[in-house]
Amino acid sequence: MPESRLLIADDQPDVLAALRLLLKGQGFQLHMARSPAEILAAVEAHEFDAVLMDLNYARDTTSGREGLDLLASMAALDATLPILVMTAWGSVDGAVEAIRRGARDYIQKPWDNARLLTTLRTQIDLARAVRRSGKLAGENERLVAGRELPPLIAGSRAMESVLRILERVAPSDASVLITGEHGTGKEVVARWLHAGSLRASRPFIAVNAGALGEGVFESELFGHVKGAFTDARADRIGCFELADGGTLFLDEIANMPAAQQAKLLRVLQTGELLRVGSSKLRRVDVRALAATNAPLAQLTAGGAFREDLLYRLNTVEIHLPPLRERKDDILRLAQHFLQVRSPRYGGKVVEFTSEAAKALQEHRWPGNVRELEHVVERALLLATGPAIRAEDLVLRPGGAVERSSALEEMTLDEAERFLIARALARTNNNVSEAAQRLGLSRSALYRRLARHGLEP
Ligand SMILES: Nc1ncnc2c1ncn2[C@@H]1O[C@H](COP(=O)(O)OP(=O)(O)OP(=O)(O)O)[C@@H](O)[C@H]1O
Repeated sequence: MPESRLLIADDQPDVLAALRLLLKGQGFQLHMARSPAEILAAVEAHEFDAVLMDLNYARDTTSGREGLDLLASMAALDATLPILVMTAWGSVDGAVEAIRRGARDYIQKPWDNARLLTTLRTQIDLARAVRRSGKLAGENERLVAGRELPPLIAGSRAMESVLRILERVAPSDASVLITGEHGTGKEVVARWLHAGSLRASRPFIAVNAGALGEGVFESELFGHVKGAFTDARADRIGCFELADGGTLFLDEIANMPAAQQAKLLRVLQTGELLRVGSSKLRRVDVRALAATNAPLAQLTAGGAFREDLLYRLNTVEIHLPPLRERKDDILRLAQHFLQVRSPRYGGKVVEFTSEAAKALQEHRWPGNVRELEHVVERALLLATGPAIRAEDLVLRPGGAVERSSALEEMTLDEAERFLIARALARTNNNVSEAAQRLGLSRSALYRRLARHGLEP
């Protein structure tokens, strides 16, 4: 592990001295700053893995304004730089405000040495993963054309080989078969493969190939012309043509019936298709990515999946290990989901207690990353203080948390808050649309938002 470059900033020399003593010999290369101006100059001149800074500087010692204003300037210089703020004991408001403005976490003075080190390391790991991801995306930035790439958090040993293959095969035109249990991130990986390819500026089209009934399969994938069947009132472009020049992600391929497999194979082999009801051959140039959570090798042995189609699809295979086999990533992912989701629930919850962290580590996660995402979101709702406690996680030994039963255990008030937050999340914070989904008027929704302390 290379040394982490850390900027520590405080206007009190004794604080800097104490930090230096603590961090020396812990794998950090330290830089110091004593004023906001020095902090900015340092961030401009060097690349850091993290900044640990006090919020109060001599000119304005109590409100923390100077430190707060600095956060925006620093984020403008480097949005991926993790900033941890130090606040005086009891001034949680300042810390919450700092986190709203982009700080990743906060440390209260006097600090607890062990917690400070863990917090720092977690944030540094997290930022490294994000930056590594960003690099891959950055290479294609001009081409990505504004499409937002979901974060791919992968700092564990078990994910190293995944990242390696991903970086290697993304730019090639190879078809990739992505395997792994439900919720392990197969679609995220598919999006990264696309973003890292020369096709990144072209469309990425995802289709659940295993869920298309006999009647719609062809029309969905290859399109149809007006009048092809009773409901075909207009021409329709299928997924293959939509993905022309880009990438087609075929999810759940193991569930495809034999007849559909044959049709898919033909188009993949020839690059030509017929819209339903048309006799005009159309050429498409599509990179196929496919995903399955079923052991395809066994299926082909049993005859349920065509071997020739499998060979077409799995020039390269990427296997995503279940979350229980990448325990090192559990907390990283949990912290990430906490950071992303917390603002929707008022932004007051900023960390996990150590018992909660332990419970997360020990759970078996049968629903993998998706389950973890749900558990964190639910815990955010149940948490009453700044930290998520073990009991807020409601982990059932071995079992996934069912959304419906989670609702059943809530009070009416909790359920209302949950459903409102959920509607906002699903509509990208569009209040009108969320109100409509909830069957409320806009003003009724605003009243409830205020009552529950939620922010759109
Ligand atoms: N490494 C990761 N970093 C961050 N978020 C992740 C990661 N892996 C998965 N997620 C998130 O977890 C959720 C499930 O991921 P995704 O849909 O890619 O899984 P999947 O394997 O395709 O699931 P399924 O088999 O059920 O279709 C998504 O919200 C995704 O953004």
